[in-house]
Amino acid sequence: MTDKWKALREHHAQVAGRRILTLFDEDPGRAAGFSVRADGLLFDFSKTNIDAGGRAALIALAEASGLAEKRAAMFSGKKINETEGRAVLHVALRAGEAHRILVDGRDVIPGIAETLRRCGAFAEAVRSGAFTGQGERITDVVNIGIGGSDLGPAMAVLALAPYHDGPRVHFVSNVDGAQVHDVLRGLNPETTLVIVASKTFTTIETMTNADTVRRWMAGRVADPAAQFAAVSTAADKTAAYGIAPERVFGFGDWVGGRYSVWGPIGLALMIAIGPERFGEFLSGARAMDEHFLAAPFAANMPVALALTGIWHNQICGYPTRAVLPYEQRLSRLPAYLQQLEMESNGKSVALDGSDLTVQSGPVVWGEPGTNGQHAFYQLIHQGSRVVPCEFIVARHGHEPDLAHQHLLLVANCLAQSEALMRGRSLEEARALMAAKGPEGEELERQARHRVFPGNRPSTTLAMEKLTPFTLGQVLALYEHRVFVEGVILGINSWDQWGVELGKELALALQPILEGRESAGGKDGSTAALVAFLRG
Ligand SMILES: O=P(O)(O)OC[C@H]1O[C@H](O)[C@H](O)[C@@H](O)[C@@H]1O
Repeated sequence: MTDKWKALREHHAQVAGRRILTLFDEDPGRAAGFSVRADGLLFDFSKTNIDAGGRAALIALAEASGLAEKRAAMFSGKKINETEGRAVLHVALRAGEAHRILVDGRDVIPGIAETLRRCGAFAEAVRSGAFTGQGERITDVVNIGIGGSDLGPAMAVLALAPYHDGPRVHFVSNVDGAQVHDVLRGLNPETTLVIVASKTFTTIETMTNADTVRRWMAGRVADPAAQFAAVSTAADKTAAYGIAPERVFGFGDWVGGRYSVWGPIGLALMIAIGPERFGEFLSGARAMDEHFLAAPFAANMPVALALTGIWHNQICGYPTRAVLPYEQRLSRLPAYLQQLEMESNGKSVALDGSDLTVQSGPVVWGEPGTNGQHAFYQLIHQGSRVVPCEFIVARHGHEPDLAHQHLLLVANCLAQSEALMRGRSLEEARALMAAKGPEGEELERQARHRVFPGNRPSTTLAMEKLTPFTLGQVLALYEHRVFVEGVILGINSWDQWGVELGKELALALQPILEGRESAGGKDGSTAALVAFLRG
């Protein structure tokens, strides 16, 4: 453990248990001092136990980790994904044509621009009815993909529903046939466009679902392949699958699946909202990239979000964090962030192969408010574990005639972070109960159940309105947060070897479940479950 980590731990030991509220008494300017603004976004981390000394120690840790150099290395196309020998260039997908980024001596920007133009033209053709497959105008699009080839576009299509003016868009990800069955029910094969989205074009769930949908289509249309498009890095495999090259949209292996919504994996979103709105989505991300590159660490939003995360997880030892969007249309954001954060930073081996000496990245979970308030907030307020909460809220909704509901939503969001910090003391609970009647021991007993310990940290990310631009900003903010935390932990955020073992074992279990091979050699539990579940 380096001196910087030790310094932070020592600082934490001195301030642990201090009431966050007292920090506001000591520093009336705290709300402004412990928040960061960027292009209309406000990130407030003042309701945490981070003080000026803590922030300085966190920034010193970030500086010592080589963050500035590593950030430059990522943006310039260096192969920072060391276990796979790849560059990490999702930022290139939104950089714009004025840039030049070399990978293996070749500028990747012209290829990206060309693919974006092709995607835009195809999306427009589908939206306008110029693309008809084999006869009629497309009414429905089915995106088949999983993980990064599903969560990004599925989350964003939902988030940007007010801008949705293209055909209906559906998503099939799970190998559970129930999902594809339910999605296809009610769709007309003659007016359905299928996008097979898979970076590798080998993912078993996606290829199985693609086969199922192709069979469904073949029952009704003469040439199903004419209504299939593909998004992949593997042009040979899409061709072998029979998808015509003019409907194949490629990207480089330097875009990780969970970072790929900005390129052709976003095709379903582009068809839903149109290329122009998709361009605004990219502009929002680009604005956050520029902020991340230019702002000093103390005023840098992704750095502030990351350092708050490091403080809560690795220093305070809180093992999870909740993402709580007060925005129903962001209901898939927690799932998206689960992949982004946990697949990137859920690793306990450092880049040099040694064991990490601190905790790996946290468990990320969440649900939109106010729904969560009526479900799991009980534990957040009164459970014995502290859960740092990340609230997300917009000043305006998209429904002017329902502005009173939006106001109630905002009030609830602010009330929760206030309640978490403030809590309710035993004395306050006693006074509350005394007014209701009970006395003596009964009053005491009842009061104890109504105590809120408070002093529970939260952050709030506030925006004007959830638009394509602000969604782009928010997603890029979280991407860079993951990057900064990964650099500080000294891990490779870009691979995902931890998903491989289960895939291999699933393949081996198929013949056993079919009864073609014996379960001998399996552990007793697995063998018994096979016996119960087989055919
Ligand atoms: O896009 P694909 O190659 O089909 O991959 C889909 C997903 O599956 C993998 O198992 C990875 O864990 C994910 O990072 C990836 O997004």
